[in-house]
Amino acid sequence: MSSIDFATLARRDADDPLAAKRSLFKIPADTVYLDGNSLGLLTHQTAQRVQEVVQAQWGDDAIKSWNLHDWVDLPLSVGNKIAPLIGAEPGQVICCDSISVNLFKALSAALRLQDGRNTVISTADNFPTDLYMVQGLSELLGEQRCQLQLVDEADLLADPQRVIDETTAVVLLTEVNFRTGRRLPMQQLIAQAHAVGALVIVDLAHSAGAMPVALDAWRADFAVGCTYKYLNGGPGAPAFIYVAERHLTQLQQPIAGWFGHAQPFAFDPIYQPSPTVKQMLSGTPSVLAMSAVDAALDAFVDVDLQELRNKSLALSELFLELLEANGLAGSFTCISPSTTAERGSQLSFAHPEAYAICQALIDAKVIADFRAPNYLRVGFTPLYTSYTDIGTAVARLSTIMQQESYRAPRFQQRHAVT
Ligand SMILES: Cc1ncc(COP(=O)(O)O)c(C=O)c1O
Ligand SMILES: Nc1c(O)cccc1C(=O)C[C@H](N)C(=O)O
Repeated sequence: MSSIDFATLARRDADDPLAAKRSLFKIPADTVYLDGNSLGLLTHQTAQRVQEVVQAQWGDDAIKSWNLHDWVDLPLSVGNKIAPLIGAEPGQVICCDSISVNLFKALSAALRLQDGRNTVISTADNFPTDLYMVQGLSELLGEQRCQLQLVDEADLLADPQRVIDETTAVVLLTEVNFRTGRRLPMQQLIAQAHAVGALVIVDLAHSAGAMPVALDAWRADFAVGCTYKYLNGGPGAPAFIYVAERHLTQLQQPIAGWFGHAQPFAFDPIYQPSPTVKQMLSGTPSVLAMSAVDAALDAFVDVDLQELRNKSLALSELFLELLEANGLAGSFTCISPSTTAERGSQLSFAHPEAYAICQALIDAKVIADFRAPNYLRVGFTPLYTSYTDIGTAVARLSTIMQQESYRAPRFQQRHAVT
């Protein structure tokens, strides 16, 4: 038996200013969903909107929809809807492509602005695609123009001035580490990079929609992020890219496509980049997917991001308290920072049987995930995770650990996607 006071948790839910948001989402039956840091849940409005775009727009209005339903403006209108969630004034954010492709564009554009410098600094345990993009660009441009330098996150935090210096062209950092959930002090790191003339690209994959972000105030140069995690845009939903207004006039990105042309429908044989953030577009936007993102973002209307952050941290603190109270804290080594200010919206725990435990949790309808080599990750999405959810998750985990049900052979079997 677990020791969890569900009456107290129900009272916390009743007092939660964000509680009403939960009803906007389709929560899988009897399930505690702690994987919004990988794929956010569907909102009822998104499901309706996709139906409408398919049936009434594509179905009835067909090609007229590009004008009638403003399909052509979706990348910028969705970008402008994301902007306040990441602390950006309008006109600097556009929705398109994937984080990977947007990083390629941002890296190339940033390196062009940095005459004579070629070093791109990133952390060794950044999400791999971020590093692959630098490696790919280095292959294309040659090391004299682009050279990746990997540093340990701990070294960067201990002494940023030693790591970032006058030879650094670009610093590419993910605000919240996907494995550990550690949140970097972006404002301070950006200021330190700027002091030696380096530009900064921020990956907001685990930040946007999970906590306040202040790109303009931080004076970030470029940023990228996805919409399928905390923004609930759907599997493979298009990403976004931010370009600080001060860089727009000299901006040049290499995937120069017709949607980034100053006048796409002039069908000019010579590429003339749009002088706005639209230059970051390449080809035709994915209208169905982007409409889903557009609808999903409505869940954030009237949300105070500081309140969202407070709840995210309260949920993670509750998870830790309940692990402790149920005698589980000793078996799971928390690899996320103990200080809340240094955490994103997830907790990660090392355990030699993390994979099997994660599978047993999923079987018990607690959706968490596993990251190699031996980490169990739980993500908190304040718009739909309740305090009662956390109690239920720990109660189910406690049963799994007491009964050692995770030792069943079926929980050892590895799946392609973890
Ligand atoms: C920090 C980070 N960057 C990038 C990605 C992947 O980006 P995409 O698949 O949109 O290219 C992820 C996760 O999928 C991530 O966690
Ligand atoms: N982007 C993903 C995907 O397309 C399939 C499965 C998982 C993902 C992820 O979100 C991985 C992720 N960025 C992570 O934090 O581990």
